[in-house]
Amino acid sequence: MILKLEDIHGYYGKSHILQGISLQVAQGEVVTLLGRNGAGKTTTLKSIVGVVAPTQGKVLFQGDNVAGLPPHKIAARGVCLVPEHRGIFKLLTVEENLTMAARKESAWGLEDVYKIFPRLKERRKNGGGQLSGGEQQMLAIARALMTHPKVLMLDEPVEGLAPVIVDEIVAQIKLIKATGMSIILVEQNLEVCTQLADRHYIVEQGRIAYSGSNQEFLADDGVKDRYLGVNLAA
Ligand SMILES: Nc1ncnc2c1ncn2[C@@H]1O[C@H](COP(=O)(O)OP(=O)(O)OP(=O)(O)O)[C@@H](O)[C@H]1O
Repeated sequence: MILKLEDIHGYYGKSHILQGISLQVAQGEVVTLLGRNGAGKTTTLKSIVGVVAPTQGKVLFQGDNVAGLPPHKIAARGVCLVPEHRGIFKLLTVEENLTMAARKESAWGLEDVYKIFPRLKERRKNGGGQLSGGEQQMLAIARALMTHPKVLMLDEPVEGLAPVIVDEIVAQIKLIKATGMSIILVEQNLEVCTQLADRHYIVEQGRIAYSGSNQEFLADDGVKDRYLGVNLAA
């Protein structure tokens, strides 16, 4: 297992948000965190990168407990979160955004990311602020790759995007997966999740309420009703 969470607890002030999250990600695996709004999915990702320091439990990355380390130390080990609001530099060009993020030891160079994101190559001289929402999302993922992650975490990467752009980003995430990247995906779009993932976890009130393989999940309509409040038959 490249990443393993054991009984993680986390608070915002006095609110006990994460109430014992345990999950694991194997090398090269894509797992999702599903669940209703406010269930604790984003907070789980933040607890992995150290932005919300766990008060209890372990975050084992390649066997080392990184819980309690400052975020920059965890990032330097190769755990990378692409946050929901993208955080790209609007006044820098696409290429400047990418080269800024590059690390010397990275296996990912500009041409490697341009191969996955040809639109970014076309727009490399444009400012980050001139990109469409979908292109900004692509740039955020591409920038994360330039940091040489070993685990990539994507928080709602297709939220608010048009279906054709969603398809494009799904295809790009598949290409990234094909390189052997381990990925945790938080996403409300179930179709996207089931196209990409090997396994799913459902988070409910700060706990893991369900886990199963993609096949198990697809075959179990009850689970979607119970935990997600969706009716796939509709
Ligand atoms: N910065 C914060 N300060 C205080 N409470 C917060 C903060 N961020 C989130 N929360 C609360 O923590 C709980 C879990 O939020 P979290 O963002 O992890 O949920 P989520 O499952 O990712 O759902 P969403 O899809 O709505 O982001 C919610 O009740 C939320 O209101």
